[in-house]
Amino acid sequence: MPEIKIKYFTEEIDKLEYIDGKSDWIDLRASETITMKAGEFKLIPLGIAMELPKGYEAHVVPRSSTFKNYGILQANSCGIIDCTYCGDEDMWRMPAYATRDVTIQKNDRICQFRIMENQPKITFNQVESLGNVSRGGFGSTGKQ
Ligand SMILES: O=c1ccn([C@H]2C[C@H](O)[C@@H](COP(=O)(O)OP(=O)(O)OP(=O)(O)O)O2)c(=O)[nH]1
Repeated sequence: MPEIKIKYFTEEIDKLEYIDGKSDWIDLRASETITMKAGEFKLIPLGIAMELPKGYEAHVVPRSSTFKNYGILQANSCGIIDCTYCGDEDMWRMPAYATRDVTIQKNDRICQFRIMENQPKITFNQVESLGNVSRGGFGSTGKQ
């Protein structure tokens, strides 16, 4: 795996760290202090941009403790960072919905990411019947 070029938009957040043997997901930090009211939506700046390796994307999700600590939900559930999102203005952000009034301090760890290989190229072949045994549709397991 090649090295990943990373740009920091501020010196006031800690550098990203790959912690071997613990979790290979890498924590991301708020790069500004953000105050939110209950019911408010904000894009929280994460203070970094990267050139991901060709053929890879990054998946960003909240940390397990994020809701407990801050009462925020990641509005898109999982953020997908494309490898074309690699210019000097392409800062990563976390879309966040606040369920209570909260202040997130600059440098707080609020989400985490890992890189994933892009899925293989897909073409779709329209058919009348898939020719397989049906499971009975969504939510039918265990029901008579
Ligand atoms: O949680 C996220 C999700 C996306 N992005 C950035 C990286 C991604 O490559 C870009 C575009 O995201 P996506 O393609 O998922 O969103 P879109 O709404 O389809 O955006 P666009 O029309 O800007 O391509 O926004 C983030 O910083 N955080």
